[in-house]
Amino acid sequence: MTTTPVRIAVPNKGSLAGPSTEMMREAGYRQRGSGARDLVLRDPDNNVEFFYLRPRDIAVYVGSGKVDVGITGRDLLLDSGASAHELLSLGFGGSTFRFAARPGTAADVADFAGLRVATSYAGLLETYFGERGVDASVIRLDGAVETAVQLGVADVIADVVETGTTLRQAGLEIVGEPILHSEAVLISRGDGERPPAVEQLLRRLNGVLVARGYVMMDYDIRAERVEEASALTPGLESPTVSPLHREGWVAVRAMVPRADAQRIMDDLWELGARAILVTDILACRI
Ligand SMILES: Nc1ncnc2c1ncn2[C@@H]1O[C@H](COP(=O)(O)OP(=O)(O)OP(=O)(O)O)[C@@H](O)[C@H]1O
Ligand SMILES: O=P(O)(O)OC[C@H]1O[C@H](OP(=O)(O)OP(=O)(O)O)[C@H](O)[C@@H]1O
Ligand SMILES: [Mg+2]
Repeated sequence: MTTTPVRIAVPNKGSLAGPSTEMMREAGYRQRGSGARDLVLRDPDNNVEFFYLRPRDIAVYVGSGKVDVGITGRDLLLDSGASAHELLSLGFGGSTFRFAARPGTAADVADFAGLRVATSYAGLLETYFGERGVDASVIRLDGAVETAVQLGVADVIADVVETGTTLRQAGLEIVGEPILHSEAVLISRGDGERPPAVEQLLRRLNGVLVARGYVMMDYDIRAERVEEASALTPGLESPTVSPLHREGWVAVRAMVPRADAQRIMDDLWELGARAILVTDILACRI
């Protein structure tokens, strides 16, 4: 039985576009080639259809129910006010959303009363000010908002900060705490039962996240130290322990977080483990 293809929206431009396509490809889906400008791409083998859209618009399409799921930034989702919610954090496109101003303008959001705040995330900012009762005016701009202060259109800006280079170059400094920590997220509309192709997408993307975040670790150790070693490498369920031909020794295999691999190898070595090997996980279903 053939069912209607599931519609997936992927950013067509900007910071999230490349990593999103790369992640979908790693999850085994067909994607447009680099430089290709297709706006729609069918992947009949997986019963899905990809729509390449502006990340800012993706929440609107998903919220309308015309597209089943999509990738966008958490900040863009909140800014849109669309009735869509996060299904999965995707581990790329990380940024903070922050206020900045010339030194001496304001020490904190509480000092913003009567000031003009420029942003291309007006929805997000109006909600933020509304919730805190801040009486500042929001100036809606499309981009390059850092320049608004220099040109006298605004006193403060609220914008995406990744490295902080753009702010510094514009002679601005951060004011107050981050408004939001953002990253790329998979979003959908309903809470109801999900179509099988969406469940499959979620399993595959989770698999990619685990393959990126974990490595496989193998080592040999004397049997009497295996409990201590297992405490260092508990794996997801529990480590695999196999007998070795050499009496009194066992081989252990477990997944460990990629970021901790070197420290764990040092600790295992101290315990007497030898032949410690680390290998990449190409793909997985957990
Ligand atoms: N350095 C960055 N600059 C802008 N957005 C970033 C950055 N790093 C991550 N992001 C995220 O990317 C999303 C914005 O993507 P969008 O395509 O709208 O803008 P962009 O990457 O600035 O591209 P452009 O301005 O060229 O259209 C947001 O979710 C934002 O948090
Ligand atoms: O902290 P940084 O590493 O400097 O990155 C953040 C800057 O990058 C983005 O600008 P972009 O180049 O997308 O231009 P835009 O403002 O016109 O969207 C964003 O709007 C900030 O200006
Ligand atoms: Mg931008």
